[in-house]
Amino acid sequence: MAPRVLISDDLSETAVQIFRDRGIEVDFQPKLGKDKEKLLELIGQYDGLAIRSATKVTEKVIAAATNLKVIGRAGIGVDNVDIPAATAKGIIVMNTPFGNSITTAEHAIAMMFATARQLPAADASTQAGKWEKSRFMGVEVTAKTLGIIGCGNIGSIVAQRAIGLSMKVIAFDPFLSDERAREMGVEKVDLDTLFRRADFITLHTPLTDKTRNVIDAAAIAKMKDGVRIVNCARGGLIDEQALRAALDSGKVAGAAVDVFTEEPATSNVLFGAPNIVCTPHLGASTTEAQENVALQVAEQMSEYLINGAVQNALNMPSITAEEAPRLTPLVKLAEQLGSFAGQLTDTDVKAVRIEYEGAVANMNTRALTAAALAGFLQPQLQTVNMVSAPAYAKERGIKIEETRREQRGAYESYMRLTVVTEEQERAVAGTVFSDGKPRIIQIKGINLEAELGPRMLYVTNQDKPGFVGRFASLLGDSGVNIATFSLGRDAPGGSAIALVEVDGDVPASLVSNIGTLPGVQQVKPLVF
Ligand SMILES: NC(=O)C1=CN([C@@H]2O[C@H](COP(=O)(O)OP(=O)(O)OC[C@H]3O[C@@H](n4cnc5c(N)ncnc54)[C@H](O)[C@@H]3O)[C@@H](O)[C@H]2O)C=CC1
Ligand SMILES: O=C(O)CCC(=O)C(=O)O
Repeated sequence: MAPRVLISDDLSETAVQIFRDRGIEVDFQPKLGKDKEKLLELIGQYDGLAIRSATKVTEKVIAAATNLKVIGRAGIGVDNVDIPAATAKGIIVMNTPFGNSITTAEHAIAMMFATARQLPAADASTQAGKWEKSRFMGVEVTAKTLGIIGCGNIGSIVAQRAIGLSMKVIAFDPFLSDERAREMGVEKVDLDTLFRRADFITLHTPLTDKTRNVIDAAAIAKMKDGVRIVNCARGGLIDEQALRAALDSGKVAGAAVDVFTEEPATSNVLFGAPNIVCTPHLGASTTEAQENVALQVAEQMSEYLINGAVQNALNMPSITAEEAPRLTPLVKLAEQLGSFAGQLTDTDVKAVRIEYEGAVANMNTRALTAAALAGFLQPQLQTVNMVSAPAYAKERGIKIEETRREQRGAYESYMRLTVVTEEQERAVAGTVFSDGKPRIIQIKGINLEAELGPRMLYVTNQDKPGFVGRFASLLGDSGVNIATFSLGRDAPGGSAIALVEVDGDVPASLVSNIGTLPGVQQVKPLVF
């Protein structure tokens, strides 16, 4: 069945076309995101959800999203998505980190000019027939200092534009390297210096615990008298009450605000303040940006739903479209190794060690480790997948060790997963043959070669003549057909392993009867 996608915000029609061209069924309901009840009612039908900022993907929505595999944000900020809840449910959350950056930077520059020259108020007054020429005395931006808080994608475009306007640009960003600052022609400063020196301040950080209220009354007190402030990033970066007071007192000469603590902002303490310019979260609203983000989100979501390629996900390592086909059999192998080990592990797990050898060591091992962990945890947590598994493992205190060795041994690629418990270490290893099918090639150090089918029987026994005959007879007498039979042992008369694919279910009584055969140590039915 074709995957189904819901677009619940006002995205460009380009997205609809891309989904359809890729054979994905798409429902375009641009106002649905604002109708919380209806969204809850419908979301269970969809594999994908494409949104902008109006749809709030809360824990409740995620709980109701029984089929959802991917949430695509046509834009940058994902603060309207409960990412931990999505991750726990194995849903990928992706965004389009660059599609609207130029547009948003241009809006910040436009807002800077709007406040420098009081354009909206001058426009309203002129159209009201007042011709108040002396009321609207402005300031030049040339030779003024612009302080940028957050110099990432958008902040750096703002910096470039501002330098083009002959401004001096200073920036505070804890992750901005000296080299990058030099390249951009920006002076890196600490936050207090920025407050002290800037004539204009513009914000371009995400909203986090560290950036919330980064501009509050105390920060404003450190600023130059007559400073102008622009916020085209997120509401919550500025303490709106404090800004209102500073605009009223004249300490801040003007502010231009695109984003608010509560949106839609139909009333706000800043409304009506002197020299305030407000826009309704228009930063990304240009035809070009909306085309870019719609196209990108639809392509990314389609790639994931159809081919398993992961790009720009916030809760999962990327898998490019080129590597997806090469990685798929290795992902399957990793899941099988994990699942094999998971089904044989009952006690508390301290660590899972995954070794990659040969060609696989140069591949996307983060994705493979995530797949192995998903397979490992699935016997206990049915709904876990590659997205949620690393978080679940961490939550359970399971240490993950990953080692890579490029040098190949007998196989082109070799993967070994070892589970470390209080009592023992149990390792299982595998490879992918040239037919693209995964094979188990080693269990607890014993070599064998087995392709895993949907139902398997795993038996460990002491290597003794007669075992295979008795074992096969027991299965035959119970009407259980053997599909494949793989045997391995460490030494003649030593420890032996049988890994057998069977065509039907293995009744519990048969499992106990096998357990009574001479020399048998362990019998375990496994499902894959
Ligand atoms: N108004 C609108 O319509 C739009 C708003 N945005 C918002 O703009 C913001 C920036 O977006 P991008 O530049 O694409 O993000 P980005 O991730 O490229 O850049 C953010 C920068 O903030 C820095 N940062 C993080 N914590 C910081 C702190 N405590 N102090 C100073 N800097 C800090 C990071 O190091 C990074 O360089 C986001 O919040 C995004 O949601 C983005 C697009 C449209
Ligand atoms: O989609 C929009 O209009 C808002 C864009 C935005 O805020 C973002 O991309 O972070």
